[in-house]
Amino acid sequence: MTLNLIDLNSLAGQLVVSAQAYPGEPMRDPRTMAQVAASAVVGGAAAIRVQGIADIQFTRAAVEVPVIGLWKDGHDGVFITPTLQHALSCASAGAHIVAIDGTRRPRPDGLSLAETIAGVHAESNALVMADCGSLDDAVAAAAAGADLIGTTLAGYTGERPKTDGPDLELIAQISGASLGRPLIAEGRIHSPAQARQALDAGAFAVVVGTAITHPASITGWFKDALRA
Ligand SMILES: CC(=O)N[C@H](C=O)[C@@H](O)[C@H](O)[C@H](O)COP(=O)(O)O
Repeated sequence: MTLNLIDLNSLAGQLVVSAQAYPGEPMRDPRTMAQVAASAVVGGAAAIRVQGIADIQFTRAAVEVPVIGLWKDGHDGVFITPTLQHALSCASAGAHIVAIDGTRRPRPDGLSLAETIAGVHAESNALVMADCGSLDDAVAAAAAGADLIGTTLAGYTGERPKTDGPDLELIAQISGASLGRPLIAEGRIHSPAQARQALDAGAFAVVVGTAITHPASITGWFKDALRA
């Protein structure tokens, strides 16, 4: 068991930066992601979110702030840290917080969300962030023992529309439900103004990924804007 204890209060009102490169992309290298993560910390990120065991290990070595780790396996259905074994691997790699699929969908290992979270708590010191796609997910995840609730999967599970920017309505709904867990706004926060709106809608902290750490997407946004 590793000592991975963090103070969640350090994240209150703060920016978390997600550094992820996708399979086949030029930046898909744990050293690169750790350097991107360290650069984000220089800019003020209070925590980092990274994908993959090696990325978690390299990022832990590169930054002093808390690391949210996940393991994406596939890209359909339940793919964000889908099983307890994936979650425990993230914790062993050094994740202070393990982000897992926090939806109500069946999980590939047949465990319930509550059993998965209990397994992480029993076998590691990591906290669990439940990546949710709806208010019903968030309510269920809180009841299942999640330490943090994320809106990560809003717009990706069919329960919510895929809004252009953050799903502020969902953030307000979950915040209003007073679930007693820090609410992390994540997903399509593409500008500082939207990050502010997410906090104002009731989020405890805000995760920004693509708009800070994915040059291919950002370049595409600019290129599109130049089209006649
Ligand atoms: C749905 C899904 O697979 N989300 C992933 C979760 O880790 C990442 O691909 C996102 O980049 C991350 O959630 C941050 O969101 P955005 O990049 O929109 O700021």
